[in-house]
Amino acid sequence: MPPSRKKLKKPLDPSFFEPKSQRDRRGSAENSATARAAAGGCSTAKYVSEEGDEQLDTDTKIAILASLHPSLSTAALIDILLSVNGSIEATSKLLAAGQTTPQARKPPSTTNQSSLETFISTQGTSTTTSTTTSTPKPPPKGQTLHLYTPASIALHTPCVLHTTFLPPPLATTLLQELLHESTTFPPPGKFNLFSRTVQSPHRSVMYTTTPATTPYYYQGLTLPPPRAFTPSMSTAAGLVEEHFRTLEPRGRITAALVNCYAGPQQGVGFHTDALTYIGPRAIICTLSLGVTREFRIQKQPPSSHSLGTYAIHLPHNSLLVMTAGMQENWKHSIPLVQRVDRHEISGDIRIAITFRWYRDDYGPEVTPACGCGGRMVLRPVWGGEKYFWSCDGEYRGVGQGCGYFKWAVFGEGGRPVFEDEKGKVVEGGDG
Ligand SMILES: O=C(O)CCC(=O)C(=O)O
Ligand SMILES: [Fe+2]
Repeated sequence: MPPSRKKLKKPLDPSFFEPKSQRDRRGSAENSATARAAAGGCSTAKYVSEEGDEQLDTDTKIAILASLHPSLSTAALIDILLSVNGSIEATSKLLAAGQTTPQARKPPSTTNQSSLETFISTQGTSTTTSTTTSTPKPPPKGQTLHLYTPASIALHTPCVLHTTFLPPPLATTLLQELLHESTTFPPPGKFNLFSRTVQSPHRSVMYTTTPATTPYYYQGLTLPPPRAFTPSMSTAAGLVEEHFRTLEPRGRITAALVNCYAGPQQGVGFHTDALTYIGPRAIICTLSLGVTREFRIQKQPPSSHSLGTYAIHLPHNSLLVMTAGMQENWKHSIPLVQRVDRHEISGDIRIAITFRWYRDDYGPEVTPACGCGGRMVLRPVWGGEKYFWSCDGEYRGVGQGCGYFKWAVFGEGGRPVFEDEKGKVVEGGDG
């Protein structure tokens, strides 16, 4: 077993692990600020006539309606807007006539699930009294709340959605390029990318900007060498990086796991993304291409009072940002469904590029091996109050590994602090 930890030479960065309550408050403020920015800013929104409605995305419509009807919650506005097929004028007429609940319900896009409007109505709550600033109630256990717009996603979840993220011709080229690439992806089930309890009936391949000198490991397995970003992926990664750096100024996009879901019966079960190469409180940006699929999230840890699920609908050319702390607090999945709406280019296929910052200071050549020659994985205690390094033996099978466990210590900017074999404190390389 590695020797016990000596006193740290460098002070830890106090802001990196500020109290969770403060982080949560700041996080939700950031989220709603992002949502407001994405919506074009409610206070500057102008009413646009009916002819212009079709050109506006739903988020902009919500922003306009919010400026016209500031007393109503975003959820209520979406609800009514959906019930009149997205017409601002019709929504305003209904509201002027005193109607604050939808006239008719739009059927949910998939079976066995409750849509936003049915969820709100089954709650028996008035949609007229809550304000946009209050955090809405989570869905109860057994129910799924469907979210379609950036505003409602930011309101309810730690995710931020950007629609039409890439210039559309680039999104088309990238989709075509990756559809071609995906024909060479290893078949589903050849190796389990996620934990043993997770089904991964889909294909995925890791890409990095610079070739790895040491293999990457995942859940006890040595991954195939990562591939180089394709030309369009590099262009897209540049645009994602620009956005990423507004959230994490030191960050770069250095890796991407490309997932291919060939049809409605492919998906991935509930999991969190491993922190081993991305560090704590990592931000992950997923670009969706091809058919729209649901991305489901569930707050952790599960308890007897466990809550329901949120389903975020991810259309072609949308960027979903899983914000800092999400991997520590929420699980996510792409559920199998009965049917999907075919996409004009990809048919029933969805490609998801999950762009990540694989940090140099968490690289496979820097993070330590443990006593049994296995790798150590970085895992959070739910909530992210603490993290620990442990031997990945448990992923290799019962009785495997050396059981190494050590609480993680972090320096400036979340840089990992380790000890070498002689017990000397060492920090990971430049992030
Ligand atoms: O397909 C997606 O949007 C999510 C994929 C995912 O969870 C992952 O790559 O870890
Ligand atoms: Fe994931």
